[in-house]
Amino acid sequence: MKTAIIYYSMSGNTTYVANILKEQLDPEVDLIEIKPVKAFPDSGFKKFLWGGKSAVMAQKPKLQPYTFDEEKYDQIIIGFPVWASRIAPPVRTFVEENKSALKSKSISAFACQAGSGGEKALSGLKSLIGIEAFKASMILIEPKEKLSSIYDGIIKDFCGKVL
Ligand SMILES: Cc1cc2nc3c(=O)[nH]c(=O)nc-3n(C[C@H](O)[C@H](O)[C@H](O)COP(=O)(O)O)c2cc1C
Repeated sequence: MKTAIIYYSMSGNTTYVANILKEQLDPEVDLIEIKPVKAFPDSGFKKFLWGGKSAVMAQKPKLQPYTFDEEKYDQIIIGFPVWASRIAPPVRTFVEENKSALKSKSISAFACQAGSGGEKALSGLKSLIGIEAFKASMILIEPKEKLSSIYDGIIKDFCGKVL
């Protein structure tokens, strides 16, 4: 089964998990990182204000060109940081741009967060795509900063459901 991991990451946590998943699932898995044309501020006061406002307003920032050859994949894993208990806006853009393709695939998702909001964000992502359930889902708290062994079990379980 050919899989793509599509993700956005501002400060590296989601990238970190995407790479672990690629390693554990199959090195043939494609990693597709999406990035907004105009980067969100990633430090200081503006970081939370601008990103949070954009997430609450359900904005869809324009993305840098990416390659997503939908025909190639049977299943998709979407990874994102939780912003204001929602999906980070670049993921919203990607989903809106590829909704019909995504609806026909098996979808899994993971969220990185600092504390809470992941469940709400995952549920919002399901509604946005228009699916009843994810094949697998997981929420991780600042995984890049933790000893990776803390998440061994949850990641193994996620990979087991995806495969
Ligand atoms: C604009 C903004 C809003 C955030 N909102 C939340 C939130 O509602 N709940 C939470 O637990 N963490 C929140 N965070 C923290 C991130 O979800 C967390 O640091 C995540 O691991 C970052 O992933 P990344 O390193 O891939 O960007 C927010 C971060 C930013 C920048």
